[in-house]
Amino acid sequence: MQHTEQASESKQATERRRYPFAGVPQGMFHRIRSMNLFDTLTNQHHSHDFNSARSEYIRSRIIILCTLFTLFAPLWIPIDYLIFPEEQISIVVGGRLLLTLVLLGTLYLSHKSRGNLKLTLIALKLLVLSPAIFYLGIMALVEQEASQLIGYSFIPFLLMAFLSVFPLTSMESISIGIPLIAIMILADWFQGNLFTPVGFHDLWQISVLMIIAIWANQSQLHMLLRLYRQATHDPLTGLLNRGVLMERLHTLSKESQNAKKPLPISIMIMDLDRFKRINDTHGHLIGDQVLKTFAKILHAELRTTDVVARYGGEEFVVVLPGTPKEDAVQVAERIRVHCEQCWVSNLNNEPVPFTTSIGVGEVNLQESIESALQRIDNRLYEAKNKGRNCVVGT
Ligand SMILES: Nc1nc2c(ncn2[C@@H]2O[C@H](COP(=O)(O)OP(=O)(O)OP(=O)(O)O)[C@@H](O)[C@H]2O)c(=O)[nH]1
Repeated sequence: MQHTEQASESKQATERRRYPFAGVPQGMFHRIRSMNLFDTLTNQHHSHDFNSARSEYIRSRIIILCTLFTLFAPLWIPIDYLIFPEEQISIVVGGRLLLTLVLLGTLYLSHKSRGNLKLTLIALKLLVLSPAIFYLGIMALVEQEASQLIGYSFIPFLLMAFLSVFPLTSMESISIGIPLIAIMILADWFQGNLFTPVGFHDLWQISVLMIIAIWANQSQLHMLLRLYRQATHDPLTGLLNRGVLMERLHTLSKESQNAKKPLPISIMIMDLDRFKRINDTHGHLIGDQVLKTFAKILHAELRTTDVVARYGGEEFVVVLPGTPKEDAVQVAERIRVHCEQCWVSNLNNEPVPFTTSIGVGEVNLQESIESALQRIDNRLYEAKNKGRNCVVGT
């Protein structure tokens, strides 16, 4: 492999491609993305790890609220005896007992849904919508006005307010908030209040509460995303940090060991060549610029399913699940060539080229992740000894 220590020569430098935005989508889409709008709209772009962490956060709140609701649903029965006529009380009490059973089921479901966002969101819908349906049933059955029924007219507003304690995406908030408003409209219709000032007043109040709840959900989700990113990503390059990489590697290796037909897992360990010299010659700011550009090259050359991490200073590790070593060597060679063709500009606007050496290997199912990394790191060491700017896969 060609060694490029003289890469700063002007002829070679002009052949290199300036690389300011590699792999990063530009224009309006990128600007909207960087505002995190998509991240708080749906969970489509959230990682599996983040979904598990968020589901735990939501689950812990469901358990507290559901325990309170489960206790209060039957505890209200004595008050029902005071406000409902005798002929209706058995239906009301029956409804309350049914609601208590559904809430107990919700509590059970939320205990079972550890780390499972889908199940947790089902539990949340049950927690909010089952008391709302109970309220609707009561409004349909009884002749008294909601305002005369102590503790009842309050229910939809209370449920909407409780919604605000969860970190939800806009779509998740809407998928619970809209049915709650629909239930309220139906209840007003049963009460004959739909097109009256009372009905409009109810609709106005619950809509305002829903907007506040969505806002609170978004703020919590945004905060959670930020904290999660800080804990799992390298702030300079935006790549995963070493801790997350090791966790993912162990998970992937376990999955592969348990699979009937294990998929290959390849690993690339990369190190920027003579990086100290770049720092010493052009300063740490330019060194940082090289690290960021290298991260963008990795983004451009790798699949979204690959795990890309900054392992240490100028050392990076990529895990390619489902990729045999021969294919991984080709990917590594592509990355090496891509680096060779790029540069960043120093403060005098002169090109600063950089290259990388790469060790590649496949995880052997019998060995530990640590020894696989050690074996592949030895290949990187070999690449350095061969003169740098090359890939060693055997
Ligand atoms: N700018 C910058 N430099 C860093 C960062 N992290 C580590 N470094 C520097 O990276 C350099 C790594 O140098 P060495 O380990 O000697 O390796 P090298 O100069 O790349 O030489 P070879 O690996 O043998 O090609 C050190 O000077 C570190 O200070 C960082 O976040 N930013």
